[in-house]
Amino acid sequence: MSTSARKAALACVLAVVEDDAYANIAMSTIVREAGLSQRDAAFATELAYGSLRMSGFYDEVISVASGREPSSLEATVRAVLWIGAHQALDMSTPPHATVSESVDLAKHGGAARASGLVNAVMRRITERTREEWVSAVAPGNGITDLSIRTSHPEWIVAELEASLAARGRSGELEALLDSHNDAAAVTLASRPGLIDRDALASQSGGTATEYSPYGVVLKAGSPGKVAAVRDGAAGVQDEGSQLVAAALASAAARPASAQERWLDACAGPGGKTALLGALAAERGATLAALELHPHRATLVRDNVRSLPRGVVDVHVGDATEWNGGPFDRILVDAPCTGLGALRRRPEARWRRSPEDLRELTDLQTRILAHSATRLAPGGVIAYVTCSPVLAETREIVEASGLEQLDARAALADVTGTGLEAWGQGPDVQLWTHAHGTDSMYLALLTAPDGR
Ligand SMILES: C[S@@+](CC[C@H](N)C(=O)[O-])C[C@H]1O[C@@H](n2cnc3c(N)ncnc32)[C@H](O)[C@@H]1O
Repeated sequence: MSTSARKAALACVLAVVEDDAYANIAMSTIVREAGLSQRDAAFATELAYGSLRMSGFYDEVISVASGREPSSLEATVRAVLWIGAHQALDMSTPPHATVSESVDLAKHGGAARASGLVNAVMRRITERTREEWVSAVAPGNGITDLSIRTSHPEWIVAELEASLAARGRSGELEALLDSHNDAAAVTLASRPGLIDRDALASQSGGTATEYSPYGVVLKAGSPGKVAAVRDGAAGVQDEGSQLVAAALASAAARPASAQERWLDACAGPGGKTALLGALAAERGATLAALELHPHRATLVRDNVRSLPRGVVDVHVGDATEWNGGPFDRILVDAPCTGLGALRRRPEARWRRSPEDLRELTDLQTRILAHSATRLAPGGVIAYVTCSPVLAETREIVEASGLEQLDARAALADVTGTGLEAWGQGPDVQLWTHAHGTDSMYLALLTAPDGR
């Protein structure tokens, strides 16, 4: 592969670690400015994302191979070594090529003075296979070794372990952690009434998702090249996100009004709003979409631009105090740590902290409590996060005083599966390693006295 692809990967990694950039945004700018071919862009993306994801493991390897603390290395040198380690240990690049390409990258990437060091360290790294390095630096089954070999911060491993245990899935921790290190396929959602799933599959060359009746997994190519995505008849959306939105539409509510009113309380950027809006249109309902940040409300408007007029109404406002309604169905897709979508954001695991969790749980509690005041008698709230962490899922729901409906029944209805496919209930935790979706959480809630 070309030097310019490796330089693009290095620029992306450095943008993330030095400037706090998001990898996907940095990479798309770098690819455009460097004019990379599709093939080189894919290679650069794999190198950069893989290096960022696995940097915890690669740091341990570099530490042994260099005899130095990786954090003491210049950022460019450390990034060149991550990229080299990724080529050698994950992409099966032959040792000789990996060493010379790493030295070349150091020379052309602004770390020429360290090319001797890069050469020596990469020679040592390429003397062992990935399995041999795992045996050397993290062979055990404790949290520390798991965290090193799957490249996750220890606090995240502990949170995921607790959540799996609460769902009777204690033996699945390593499979879950490994699933965050595989790149996610791009999934599209067809919006009912605008395009049906089969038409989207044939137009995009994709295949039907396993569970969602709206989803299509793209096999190759960019979603921007699919006409239905450009037209707003379909959007890029994880299958788990499709399922939780569809479950709310399908939940057994007892609405007072013939024409139901729905609310999406945390709507930006509007992926779920678009699917819910399409389902609302089919059922003669309307959907209010609320978003705190004006720029994200703009994204919601863009996402729903192709839905029939008058169905979705976008508002800028704060879900802890906004007084619209009452509503028969409310989606609270709460701001969360996003630890259920780690496979999509290579840098996210290193950016989050336990302090974020404390702040978010307070906000989640307040949004859910206020949303409950906007609920019509007999109405249903779907409380959703793209995180399986207990503190921001089950514990928020249990503390809310709201009554849980069986979310498994709604998912079974949407997907045509049995209840047992969705765990012990009444809430549902989707898992990346088990369902192939982001690890989304869903609880369906109603006022305790059926108010
Ligand atoms: C998890 S995201 C929602 C994703 C969205 N449902 C989708 O599928 O595209 C949470 C959203 O809530 C918004 N938000 C945060 N605090 C809010 C608040 N107090 N009121 C309303 N929206 C809020 C964030 O800006 C963010 O856009």
